[in-house]
Amino acid sequence: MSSKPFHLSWFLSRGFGPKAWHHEWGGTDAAQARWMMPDLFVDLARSMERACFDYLIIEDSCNVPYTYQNSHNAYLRQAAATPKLDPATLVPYLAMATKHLGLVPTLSASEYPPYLLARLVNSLDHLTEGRVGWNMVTGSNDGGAQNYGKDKHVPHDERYDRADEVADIVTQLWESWEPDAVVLDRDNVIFADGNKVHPINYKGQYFSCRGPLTAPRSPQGRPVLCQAGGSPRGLRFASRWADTIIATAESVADMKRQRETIRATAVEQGRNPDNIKVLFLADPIIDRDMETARQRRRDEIAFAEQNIEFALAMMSTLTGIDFSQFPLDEPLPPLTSNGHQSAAKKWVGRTPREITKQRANRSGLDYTGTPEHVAGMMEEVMQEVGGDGFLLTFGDFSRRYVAEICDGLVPVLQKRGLTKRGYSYKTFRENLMEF
Ligand SMILES: Cc1cc2nc3c(=O)[nH]c(=O)nc-3n(C[C@H](O)[C@H](O)[C@H](O)COP(=O)(O)O)c2cc1C
Repeated sequence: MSSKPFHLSWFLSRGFGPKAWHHEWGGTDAAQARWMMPDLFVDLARSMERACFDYLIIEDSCNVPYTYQNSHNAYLRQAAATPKLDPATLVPYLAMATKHLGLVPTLSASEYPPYLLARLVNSLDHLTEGRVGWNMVTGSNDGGAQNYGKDKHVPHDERYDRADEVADIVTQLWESWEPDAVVLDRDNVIFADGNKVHPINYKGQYFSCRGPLTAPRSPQGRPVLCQAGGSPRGLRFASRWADTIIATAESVADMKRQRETIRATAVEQGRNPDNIKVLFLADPIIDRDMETARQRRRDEIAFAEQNIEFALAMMSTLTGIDFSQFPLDEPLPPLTSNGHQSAAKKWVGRTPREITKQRANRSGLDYTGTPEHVAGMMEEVMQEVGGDGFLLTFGDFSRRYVAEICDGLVPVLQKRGLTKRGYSYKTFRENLMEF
């Protein structure tokens, strides 16, 4: 039996920031000093389009963290979660370099007022002719909230209650102009028909908004909604709104369970589960033979162990818990997090050192080997899980890594009929929903 095709996307871990800056193949000093220029990301987007990826998602967080050791020093020393430029500013550069690739900036529902967010994404959807999405996150640590006038973050589940309202307002605003509201009748001097443009008059518990939006409905109408919610409340939010859910899993059984839970929750909310594409993080290491690839993975794990401060600092900012307080080789006690609750839950009972090793192999599944080996593994995993694809990631990717994936691994996936060889439709949403 031939395998069902699956989707490919790319998670730009640590957002619009420096990449591979102290790693081999990271480029010249001059190129590294110009990390805030779009060049590397433009090259990535072009390569992804050559390999027919569905979308690139640009991570974001909006503070210089200080959770680890109550200081921002480790974060700045390691370029861990900082510095970062605004992901929305990168989108037009990537759009100009490509024709089909979906582009998904992260915009926090806890930071953006809904009208501003709706307007920004609608503008980007017009500018990209229907290729934009919104990664609808809710934020993770108090430092972020403190940049927006609060002492601490809103409690975890309430953040999702607020985000429900944000999503409701944003999607209503996107549809506040009927598709044929713009008449452009030059003879009778009518630009738009006022009867086809509607205030939304939204009054919720947290927000109110009159509407309509300042601009016509964009090519997708509703740009693609993307979410990653691991906790029960996060999952409910994601299943209600998202067209694509990005997930982490540590085993094939876990992937299968998560996808089934998401699909069942979507059905409970009256949605067709086939309209939610669940993509799982994977960080392949590809080389010409198995041993060379395995050695690269061993080197990466050894480096992560030596440089354990990086992992501890990242874990701290994700959860709001200072991991410098725990001995490295003792199992972690029960943890209470107002940040990424699903991550904190997974770490309980493991030692910080074990978690660091595991994070060096982020997917939990070891996608290491030749292109044939890794493609075969991806095929087997997807057959077992049932869909819908992978979200490739490597926080310190270089142009070499991009070529290994896009020009090494993907041609093998395509030859096996597992991923697409072209884009059938004009918009990101249509291409994502094709299968
Ligand atoms: C693949 C992936 C990408 C994510 N990207 C971001 C991001 O860019 N910014 C952010 O604040 N949170 C990001 N998150 C965090 C989620 O939006 C969510 O807050 C987190 O998974 C915790 O949710 P939970 O508390 O419901 O488990 C990401 C999570 C995953 C799994």
